[in-house]
Amino acid sequence: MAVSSAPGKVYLFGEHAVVYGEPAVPCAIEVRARVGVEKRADSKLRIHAEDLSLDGFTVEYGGTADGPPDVDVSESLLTAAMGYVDEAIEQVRDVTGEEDVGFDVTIESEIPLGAGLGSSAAVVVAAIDAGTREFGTTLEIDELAERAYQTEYEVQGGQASRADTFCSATGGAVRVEGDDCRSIEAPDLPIVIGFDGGAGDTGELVAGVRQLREQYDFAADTVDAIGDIVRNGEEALEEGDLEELGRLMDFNHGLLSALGVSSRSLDSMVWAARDAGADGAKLTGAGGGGCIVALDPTDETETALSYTPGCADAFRAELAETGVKRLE
Ligand SMILES: Nc1ncnc2c1ncn2[C@@H]1O[C@H](COP(=O)(O)OP(=O)(O)O)[C@@H](O)[C@H]1O
Ligand SMILES: C[C@@](O)(CCOP(=O)(O)O)CC(=O)O
Ligand SMILES: [Mg+2]
Repeated sequence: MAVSSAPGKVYLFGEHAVVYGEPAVPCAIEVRARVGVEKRADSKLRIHAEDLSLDGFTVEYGGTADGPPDVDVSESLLTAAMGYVDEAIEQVRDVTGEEDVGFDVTIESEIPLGAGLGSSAAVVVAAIDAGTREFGTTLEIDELAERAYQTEYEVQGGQASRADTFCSATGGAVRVEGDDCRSIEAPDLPIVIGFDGGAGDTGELVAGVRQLREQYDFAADTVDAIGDIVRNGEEALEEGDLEELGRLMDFNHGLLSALGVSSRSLDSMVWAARDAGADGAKLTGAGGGGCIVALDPTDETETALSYTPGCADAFRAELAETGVKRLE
């Protein structure tokens, strides 16, 4: 069996606009998904997802062509467990040429699902890495990131950027603009996360922004304006200017709200952080529900969030210097 882990991330700037070629700056954080892959004697795919329901569950089936497997969990959980993992396994087959081999895949993750912390990218990066290593092939990080991107692109119906997957594969802070992906220097940022306990549907939210952008000039201008904020943000990051970074994150959140991807609980958490004296706060990832990211070197924001109605969890996150980790 081969086991790999990969980190989640927050977007300091640029989600959604990155889908249309604007730059974005995500930053990997120390919450990880760990995926074990072992080849089987038969051609079945068995997915054991520890964290998809209270006690986790296991599905075993002959592949998507077989139709949905017969297990006692909701269809949305099943689709959730299978979509990204199925596609990641396709990538493993493509790399190794092993068309007919079955796999046991075990997923354990500390990353809340659909909450903007990049659980999908982390699961896909770790699954492709472990799956290929199970056959003795260790992919270069760039190829791993590219294949993980292809996986997200397929599952999200042709709408994805390289930001999440590149960040999860390489770790640290990265800058992504179209297919230009690079690591950048970042100071040790005082990142605080607020989580409303909910989730958003990435595919649906991305489709909503696309439609708005086609229908209204203001929305196309908003996407361009997010690009400007990201460019300013890169300068502030280089200078280690926390106050300016925070101000720009506030602007970025306002523009994401204008594009319709915030929510009442995300807005409440953003305002609680600002009121507590955070340098800035914004939603992270696709939105609709899930997490906000704030910058605050003091304990005030974390404390304020823990008393905010609608906030289910508040915690400090460390930058993950390392992306994929090859564990076994
Ligand atoms: N622990 C896990 N086990 C299996 N699949 C997972 C796990 N974590 C995430 N996923 C997959 O990723 C999807 C969530 O991805 P997405 O909507 O992009 O949100 P995010 O990447 O922000 O968490 C889940 O619906 C599921 O398909
Ligand atoms: C909205 C988007 O920019 C980021 C989505 O991030 P997440 O899956 O919600 O963590 C989509 C993408 O870049 O593929
Ligand atoms: Mg995702």
